[in-house]
Amino acid sequence: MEGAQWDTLLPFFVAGFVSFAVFYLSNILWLRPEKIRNKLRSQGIKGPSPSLLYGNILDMRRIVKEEKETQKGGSRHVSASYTSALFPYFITWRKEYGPIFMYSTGSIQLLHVSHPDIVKEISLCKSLDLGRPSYIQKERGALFGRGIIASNGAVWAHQRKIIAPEFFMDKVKHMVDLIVEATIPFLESWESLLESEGGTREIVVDEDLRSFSADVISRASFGSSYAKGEEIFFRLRQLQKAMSKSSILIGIPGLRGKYNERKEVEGPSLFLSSSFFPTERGEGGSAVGGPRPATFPGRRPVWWCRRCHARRWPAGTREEKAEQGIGFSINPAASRLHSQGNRGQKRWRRRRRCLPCLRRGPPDRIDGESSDPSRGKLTMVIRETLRLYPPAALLVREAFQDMKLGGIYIPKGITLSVLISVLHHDPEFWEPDADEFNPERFAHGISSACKSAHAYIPFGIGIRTCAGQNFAMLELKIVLSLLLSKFSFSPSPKYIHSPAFRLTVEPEFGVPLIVKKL
Ligand code: HEM
Repeated sequence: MEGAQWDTLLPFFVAGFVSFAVFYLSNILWLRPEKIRNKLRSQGIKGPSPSLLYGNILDMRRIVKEEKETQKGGSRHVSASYTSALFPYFITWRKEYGPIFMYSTGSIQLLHVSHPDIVKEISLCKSLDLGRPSYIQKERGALFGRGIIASNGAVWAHQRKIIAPEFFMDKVKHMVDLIVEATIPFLESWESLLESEGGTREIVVDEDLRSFSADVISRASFGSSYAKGEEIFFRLRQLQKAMSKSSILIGIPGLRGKYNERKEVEGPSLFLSSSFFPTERGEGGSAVGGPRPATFPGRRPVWWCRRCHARRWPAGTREEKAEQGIGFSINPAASRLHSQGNRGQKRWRRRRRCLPCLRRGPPDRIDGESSDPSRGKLTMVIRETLRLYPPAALLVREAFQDMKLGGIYIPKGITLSVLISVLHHDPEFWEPDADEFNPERFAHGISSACKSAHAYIPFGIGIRTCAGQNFAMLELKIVLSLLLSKFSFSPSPKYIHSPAFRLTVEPEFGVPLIVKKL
């Protein structure tokens, strides 16, 4: 009898399960993304039509294939931008839909926003509701784990609070010896290699530079040389290679990891309490970052952040503001300290934080260009290299709540994507020679090289900006200066210019150089 009842109920169970599965999948793959798309369409934002399972992935593949065939037909030339080779679909869609358009990869709905105005809005947004997309943790969890790069919310804030101060300039300055110590064995290995070959030989430099970089990180983090942590770095590299092969990003929203939660950070002990952030107009009413405000034309920025180069514009005097009908407001904490005279003002300067990168401490004053940290020739060369070939190609942020950015209503669940190289080459913000290697453009700093501070972002933006940028710049300067003092370099005829996207952009076939001992 029991068996007969079971036989009767089974078809109902199966039908229930099947209809639940159909509803669940159609919700994930179509209904939810379509709801987001409709919200964007209603604001006049367009984009290529997606297919049910793959979104626009098939279009992307087709455009990449077409681009490769066009390149095969024409003569091979070294382009100063990797955008057309690696992301030709963005170029096609930008031409068709403008700088802001939507597209999708499977169930992930993205909004391409490679425009300095939106980039500025993202960099000013301090909310934890805008964070790293959940698909990064799901698909690259093996590489990033629960670390600072992939996590969000309170978990991220806690890690950033611990890690970021270790890379502030004051700390990084003391790491010079450590970097030099790592450079010496590297130089010696090349010297002995060259000696055995009569002073000149071809070296494929990639692996050696990678090992050097791993050695520096090893010494800085564990106090021991790379040899001891070799296995870890080897495995990380293997993981990076394996992950870069899976280019299709089909994320299943709703399966967000527990370390990706979006808890608001509470209490003064955590990093992101609102008091850390000046208002958009800044303390004392001055505007922070971004282009010169229209309100007081002709003024020079009064300071810029030593770390992220955000600029603060003069607020205008009380009289000027009164003339223009702007209410004069001052941050009460600043006002209290200012009323204590010079000592109070000094304390205030030490205390305040740069809004985009959270660096605490006095910013660089702009007196003429004398405090411009980009004056060094080596810095100019590094900046220009990072402009032409930014290693991190895309900046991505997911909106965990509905929000408004730069006049656009951003629905919850959408991923914003900024293609850095597009901004770095935009003729609207750079001189006409934007596609050429010209370090001199940075002779007077980033502010003079490009018309918008948010058109140069190799280290990212806002509260998620690269925590290790001071360290990276220092390491590059030290290793380059030591290498150039010992060797001369010229490109090998075997070099094939073929940038490849392997989570970061790197030369597909390595960089063979003819190295000569000086
Ligand atoms: C030239 C070298 C480097 C470049 C171009 C670079 C670039 C970037 C970019 C674009 C981001 C994402 C920022 C965003 O989403 O807005 C990032 C994040 C990050 N970088 Fe770097 N980076 C470099 C070297 C380093 C080094 C040497 C370290 C550490 C020693 C480091 C540590 C980090 C960390 C911890 C984050 C995550 C920050 C967060 O999510 O809060 N980076 N980097």
